[in-house]
Amino acid sequence: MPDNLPIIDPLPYLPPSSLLPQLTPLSPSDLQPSRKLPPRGSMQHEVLELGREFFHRPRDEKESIGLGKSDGVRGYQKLHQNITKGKVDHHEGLDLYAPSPYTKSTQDNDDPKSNGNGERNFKPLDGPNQWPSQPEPFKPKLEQWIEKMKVLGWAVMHAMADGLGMTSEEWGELGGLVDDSFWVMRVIGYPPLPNGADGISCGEHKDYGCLTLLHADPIPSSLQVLSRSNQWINADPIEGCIIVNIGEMWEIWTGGMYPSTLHRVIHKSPTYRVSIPFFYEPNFNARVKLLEAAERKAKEEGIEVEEKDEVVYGDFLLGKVSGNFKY
Ligand SMILES: O=C(O)CCC(=O)C(=O)O
Ligand SMILES: [Fe+2]
Repeated sequence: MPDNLPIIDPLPYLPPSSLLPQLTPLSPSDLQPSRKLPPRGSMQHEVLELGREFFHRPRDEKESIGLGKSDGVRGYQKLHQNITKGKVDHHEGLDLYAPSPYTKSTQDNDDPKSNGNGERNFKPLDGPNQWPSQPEPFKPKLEQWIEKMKVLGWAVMHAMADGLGMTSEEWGELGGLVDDSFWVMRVIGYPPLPNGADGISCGEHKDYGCLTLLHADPIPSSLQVLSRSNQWINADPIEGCIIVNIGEMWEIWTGGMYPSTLHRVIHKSPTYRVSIPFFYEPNFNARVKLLEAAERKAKEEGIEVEEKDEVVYGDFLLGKVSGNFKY
């Protein structure tokens, strides 16, 4: 397996007119890692700029939508509040989730109920999203981005199902586990690591769900992924492309044939970096276990698979998010 990252064209799997009018089409002649910014006025450019503007807002304003004001996972995290494997990360961020899996009505309630003493008032994942009020276009533009990423997530799932040789019935079943995706979108801001620091901006980890669709500033040598031959290689943004990480649910579905990619961020260049990972995840109640199609494919290709324990995605996620932040 070569140590470079494959580039896949999802167009055959996209419903006509869903994505192309607003996203810059792939230009195969220009698929080189680049420092070029997405074209001004494009949606890719706007969402990154809105993220940057938000992170440059006054600290009090950002902290007024801190995680503690909702369910402990939705909202703003200040620098060093995020923890990966027990170590503090060097970034700030804003996390937004699909509507509450318990009571969809609490979602986007502009007046989250307070118990008056500043304590969290919602069980995990049950609170409202906390959208910044400034910059004003932030919410409508990022909501459009979420819709685009949901379409792209579905298309990549479909392409992967075809890649596994699934029958249409099997794809119907798999599709039924992701058709009400309990998605997460993070807008992350990375100040450069302090000079001479031996630090990490975001510690090595696997993403939890199906697929991460990452859009980031075109800054090379920041995001790194561990290749099959155990080398950290750069996953530099390519203009017109979205970086896709495989999450832990695919590792379970394929018995390890499609491993979830370990990745990390070391951001040393002097500019402030914005990234927007969109986590296209299974439905909250989806039961995830080894797929027969993956077993067949592995057998055909002489690959050994290891059946992992079945998980219910929502329970798996709750176990993960509880250790992510320092309050
Ligand atoms: O900022 C990036 O490039 C990656 C962020 C990431 O891996 C994550 O939020 O899970
Ligand atoms: Fe990640």
